Amino acid sequence: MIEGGAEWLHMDVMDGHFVPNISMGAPVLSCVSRGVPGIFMDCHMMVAQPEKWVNDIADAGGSLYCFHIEATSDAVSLIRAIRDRNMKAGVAISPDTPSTAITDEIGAAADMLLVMTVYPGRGGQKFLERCVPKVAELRSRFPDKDIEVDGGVGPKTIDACANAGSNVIVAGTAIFGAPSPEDVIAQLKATITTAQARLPAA
Ligand SMILES: O=C(CO)[C@@H](O)[C@H](O)COP(=O)(O)O
Repeated sequence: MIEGGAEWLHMDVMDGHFVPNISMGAPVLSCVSRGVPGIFMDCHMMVAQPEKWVNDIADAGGSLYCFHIEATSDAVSLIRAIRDRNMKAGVAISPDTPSTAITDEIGAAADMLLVMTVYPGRGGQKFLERCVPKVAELRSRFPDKDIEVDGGVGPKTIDACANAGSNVIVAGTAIFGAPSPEDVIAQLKATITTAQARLPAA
């Protein structure tokens, strides 16, 4: 995990593009940042024009700005703009986008690559197994990058993600719907740690 444990928080930022009438943005992030000083906010930008929000998210305390490659025509310039605001840069792909959309140039410039295993929008969707080979393909091209998987990840699907080379897991329903969230977190972490130890050194 990038920053480890409860210090790291995945925030879904939305402008109504993926899920009509639902938006969450910088004001919420500012509250979290003030309430939990030092928290690492991994901001998943499910927005139509990711270029528009870099300054707002940086000012709100965002630590990592992860945009969808489908939503921009110049990913490398956007990564530069994110870095200029002292945030890490992430690049996300939706289920129907091939991993090759993340070119060697884009992948090398980014800090984190996010493979969505559900359609961007709502929690509680079914894990799309067919997206897993994209994780393996990205891991083979980018051995030293953080590779995040998001959507439908839990005790039943973590093995596939971990074995494909993901080292950053987003889990909502599996944790918040569990009788013992701590146990689920511990299991997900242990599975990733074990699989990472098996990977050849980057
Ligand atoms: O961004 C998304 C969905 O768009 C995810 O962050 C989900 O919200 C994770 O929830 P679960 O799939 O784990 O319930």
